[in-house]
Amino acid sequence: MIEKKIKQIVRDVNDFPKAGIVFKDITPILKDAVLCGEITTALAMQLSAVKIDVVAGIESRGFLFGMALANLLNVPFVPIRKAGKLPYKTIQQSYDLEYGSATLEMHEDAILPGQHVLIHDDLLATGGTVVAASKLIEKLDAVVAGYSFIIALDFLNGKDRLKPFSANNFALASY
Ligand SMILES: O=P(O)(O)OC[C@H]1O[C@H](OP(=O)(O)OP(=O)(O)O)[C@H](O)[C@@H]1O
Ligand SMILES: Nc1ncnc2[nH]cnc12
Repeated sequence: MIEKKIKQIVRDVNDFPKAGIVFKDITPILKDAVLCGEITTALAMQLSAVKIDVVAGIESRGFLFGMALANLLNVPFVPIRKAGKLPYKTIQQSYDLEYGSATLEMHEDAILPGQHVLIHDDLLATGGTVVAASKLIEKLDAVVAGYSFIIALDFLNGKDRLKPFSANNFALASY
């Protein structure tokens, strides 16, 4: 089962990037080409009933499977980046996460009004990051189609913060 495989391979790193944080390191997944393919397929299968026009992936770890997922679903991919990285005109949203705060940006022409945008990230912790991404999507009058994660840290209750944007929330492995 995919959840078991993910849990076996993801590495816990204590006190990174700050004391008290148990960091879920997904880099061992990336060394396993077969598992990467299985994860991409599993992400797409969870979303089979969801209308998706665009996949938006969040820098940086959300890019890894976000682009692969968009490719498998045959829809465009949009990068949501940390402040100061995108070259064209952007919209911005600041947020807090488990171990700090930051600002996300998206190109103002990245998505069209009314498009259904699936937000992908590697991991859901407090939900601050994907709430900020959701606000960017709604600022452009588009619709949050749902959320897809490889890992969800359920004990941080991030899920509850996503409900006002979309009821579609999928993760392959939960802790
Ligand atoms: O649910 P939250 O509490 O907001 O935390 C989750 C976010 O934190 C991590 O990203 P990080 O900002 O560390 O950046 P990275 O992907 O570039 O490592 C992770 O990839 C998510 O984007
Ligand atoms: N515990 C954690 N491990 C990996 N990425 C994270 N992003 C936020 N919290 C995290």
